Amino acid sequence: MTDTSARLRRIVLLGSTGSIGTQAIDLVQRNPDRFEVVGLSAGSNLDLLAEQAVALHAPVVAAASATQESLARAVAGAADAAGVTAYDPELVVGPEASTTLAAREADVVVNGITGAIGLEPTLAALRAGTTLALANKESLIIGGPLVKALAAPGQIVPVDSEHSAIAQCLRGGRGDEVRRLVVTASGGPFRGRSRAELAGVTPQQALAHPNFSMGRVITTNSATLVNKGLEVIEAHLLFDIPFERIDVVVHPQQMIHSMVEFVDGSTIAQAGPPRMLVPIALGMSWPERIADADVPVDWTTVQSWEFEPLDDEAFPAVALARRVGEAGGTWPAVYNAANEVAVDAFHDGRIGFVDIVDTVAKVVDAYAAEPASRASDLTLGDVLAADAWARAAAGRSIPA
Ligand SMILES: NC(=O)C1=CN([C@@H]2O[C@H](COP(=O)(O)OP(=O)(O)OC[C@H]3O[C@@H](n4cnc5c(N)ncnc54)[C@H](OP(=O)(O)O)[C@@H]3O)[C@@H](O)[C@H]2O)C=CC1
Ligand SMILES: CC(=O)[C@@H](O)[C@H](O)COP(=O)(O)O
Ligand SMILES: [Mn+2]
Repeated sequence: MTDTSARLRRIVLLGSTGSIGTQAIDLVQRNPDRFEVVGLSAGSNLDLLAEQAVALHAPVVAAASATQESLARAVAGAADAAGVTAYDPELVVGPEASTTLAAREADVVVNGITGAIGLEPTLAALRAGTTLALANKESLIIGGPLVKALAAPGQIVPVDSEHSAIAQCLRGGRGDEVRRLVVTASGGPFRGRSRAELAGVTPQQALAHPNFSMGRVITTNSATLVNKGLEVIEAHLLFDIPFERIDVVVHPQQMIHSMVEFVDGSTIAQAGPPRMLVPIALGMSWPERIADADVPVDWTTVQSWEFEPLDDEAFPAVALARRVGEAGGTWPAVYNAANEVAVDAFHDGRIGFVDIVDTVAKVVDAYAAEPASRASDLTLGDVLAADAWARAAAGRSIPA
């Protein structure tokens, strides 16, 4: 694994134009003595990607949905607009662009891509021996044992706020002293509603997360609680704690990002305002902290922090995730892929909100009849096949 003890870390940032990506760039620009961007990638937002590349003088710029010509034009336009003359980066384009970039020499690859397409870049970074600051939880969840087999101890640093919190709490005790992990959940914009009351909610309402400004998929997943289901599987894979010792508690203020309960009855919680700057900064600099990455909790103001149990009847996504997580193999890939299809269908107006998790459940149930569902020595081919099977199955159960 790359030696990350040097103070200046060379960062490859995948998904630079998204919520995680733009916040990572903010941290890089505020800490030029700690971070240097050596590569940027994005999907289709070429104007923003080019603007970022020019501002950071990134030597390699990669885009999935671009040609050499369209990306070169965007970079030239952004350089012109910024009055920059001598900037001629290497351009990498096409569906494999982020995977190619992730394999390049760097200290840390930040994977801020959204969805299952983040898997191959994750594998490439791990194979290259680079520290992986992992926001793209989907790649770990669907790749499961495949990803873990490639990762050296400590090579994956979680960026997801709950898992960053747990990693920070685990500094307070030995692994064999851990009794439970407690993952906090906002409960989403529909917290407190019954299943019947969820029937008519709109995409716009689902995108109104109470605390965080995030991409469309994860925001919708927070509303259905699929995000929390994915995070339970992620916690199991990252920290090797069995599912029955991972709890979810609804904490609407999200000031506590998660907790670890130890065998002596002590619980360590990590607190901070509900923002991603600290988890992203720690992802890029672990185990060191970056001064003033964010502002701390203001303990001088009156505030109330609430905790309540999850309503599994209105929000069955977490229980379903536990089921596929326990089953292992390709099951989590099926859950995730069906969800990605259903989320798109919901935003296209083809299905209602409760149909998202109903579709995932239907596809997961149907997968029991598939021989491939029993795959144990997971290969990339197994995962991609299960992902494709689930997308097709979800597509068949959703009106066109
Ligand atoms: N946002 C947050 O606060 C948190 C996010 N996460 C996780 O981080 C990941 C990113 O989330 P978020 O930033 O919110 O998502 P966004 O939708 O805001 O950003 C997604 C990024 O992925 C890029 N992208 C899309 N397709 C490709 C592709 N084929 N190749 C390369 N890049 C591509 C997009 O590029 P473009 O726009 O140019 O198409 C964009 O830069 C997700 O896995 C999410 O679950 C976890 C915790 C918190
Ligand atoms: C910021 C972050 O890590 C998100 O995954 C966040 O946790 C979403 O919150 P909920 O899924 O609990 O609404
Ligand atoms: Mn999270």
